[in-house]
Amino acid sequence: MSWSKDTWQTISPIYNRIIKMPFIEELMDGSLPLEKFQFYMSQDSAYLENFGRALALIGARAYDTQNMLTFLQFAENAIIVESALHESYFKEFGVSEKAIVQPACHHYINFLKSTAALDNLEVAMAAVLPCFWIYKAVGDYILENQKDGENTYQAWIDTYAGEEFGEAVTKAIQICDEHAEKTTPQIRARMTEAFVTASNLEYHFWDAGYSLRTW
Ligand SMILES: Cc1ncc(CO)c(N)n1
Repeated sequence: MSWSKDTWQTISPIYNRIIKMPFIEELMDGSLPLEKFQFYMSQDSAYLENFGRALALIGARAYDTQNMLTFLQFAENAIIVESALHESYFKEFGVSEKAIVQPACHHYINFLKSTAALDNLEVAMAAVLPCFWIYKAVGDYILENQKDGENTYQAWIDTYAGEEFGEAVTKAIQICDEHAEKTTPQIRARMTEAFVTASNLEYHFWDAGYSLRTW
């Protein structure tokens, strides 16, 4: 079995917990209180900026120019999505500028940046993969299971269930599998560990949004 399939199985309990979270269920039926979405958005803006920095760092460390280009494009896209948040959602949902980075977001972005800077390249690539894969899976899940009718949060859902994001996710998975195949069992195990950690941090990011957890 490929590293990615195997690893997705490992985190499937985490994924199954994520799709049952009140944050996701209420996002799906549009009943999520605005205050929780605003908190999430303000944190996600900081997240995306730093996710972009981690991706650019991985791009700089890539073994060849093809993967370098791919990760630099991922980084560019994270910045584009971050500015889209500012241009549309921030105004539409009344999110104020530059929020303080709260614990769950702080933990996640520092995990990503330190892994991207200091860990093996393969491990760094695995650490950022749940950011792609879990969002795609959650976006698809919501799109398939939501009821007909207006949903305040539809634009958010469409971003992650969309085809363009789907292509990036497929590419990110493929690159991780190629690197997992060529590396040592020890590094491969650390790739899995980083993937599990990032998946747990995704859970906590939404959980913090729902409970408005601050310092
Ligand atoms: C916390 C988090 N993880 C992943 C994504 C998708 O890139 C996002 N926007 N926010």
